[in-house]
Amino acid sequence: MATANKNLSVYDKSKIPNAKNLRFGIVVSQWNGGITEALYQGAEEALMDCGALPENVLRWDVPGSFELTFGCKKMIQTEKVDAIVAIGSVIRGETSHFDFVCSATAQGIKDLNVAYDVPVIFCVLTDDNIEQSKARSGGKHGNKGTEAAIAAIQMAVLGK
Ligand SMILES: Nc1c(NC[C@H](O)[C@H](O)[C@H](O)CO)[nH]c(=O)[nH]c1=O
Ligand SMILES: CC(=O)[C@@H](O)COP(=O)(O)O
Repeated sequence: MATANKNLSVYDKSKIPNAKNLRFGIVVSQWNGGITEALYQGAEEALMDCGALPENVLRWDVPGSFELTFGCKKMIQTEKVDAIVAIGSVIRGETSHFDFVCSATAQGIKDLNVAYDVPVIFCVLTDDNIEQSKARSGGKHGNKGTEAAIAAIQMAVLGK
């Protein structure tokens, strides 16, 4: 189902485990900061709405989406977290760099899920233009950060 056919912010709270005893990491890329901050807000609000405590949500920032893999790895190695949300916004430019950044980031986060026992949620928008990014970070299609936070809760419980 394409994003256009669902709202990323909609979830049934009655079907989401309470997050009060869970600890979360959120690693945020600074590229396209207006978008990634909106994604972060969506994720943080959803975690709190589902019972997470403010002191149990740890935020780290990295320069760009390519650095999300390293940042999440270091968080897994040095912090006790039950799940991590990796937040980025990649917007296509003039060259093929977009393809390399998106592929490397997706593969890197996938590799972390294989190598470690901490679920890392892929909250990286890969858009052709800023309008698509805005629509998915609190716009007409909802907020992917919200969706990612719900996935983080579900995967944290599954992983225990
Ligand atoms: N163009 C975008 C980037 N590019 C930067 C890379 O992510 C990386 O920081 C750089 O190549 C140094 O290693 N990053 C994004 O997150 N979004 C973009 O649109
Ligand atoms: C995703 C990118 O790296 C891209 O925004 C960079 O822009 P350009 O391809 O025009 O250098």
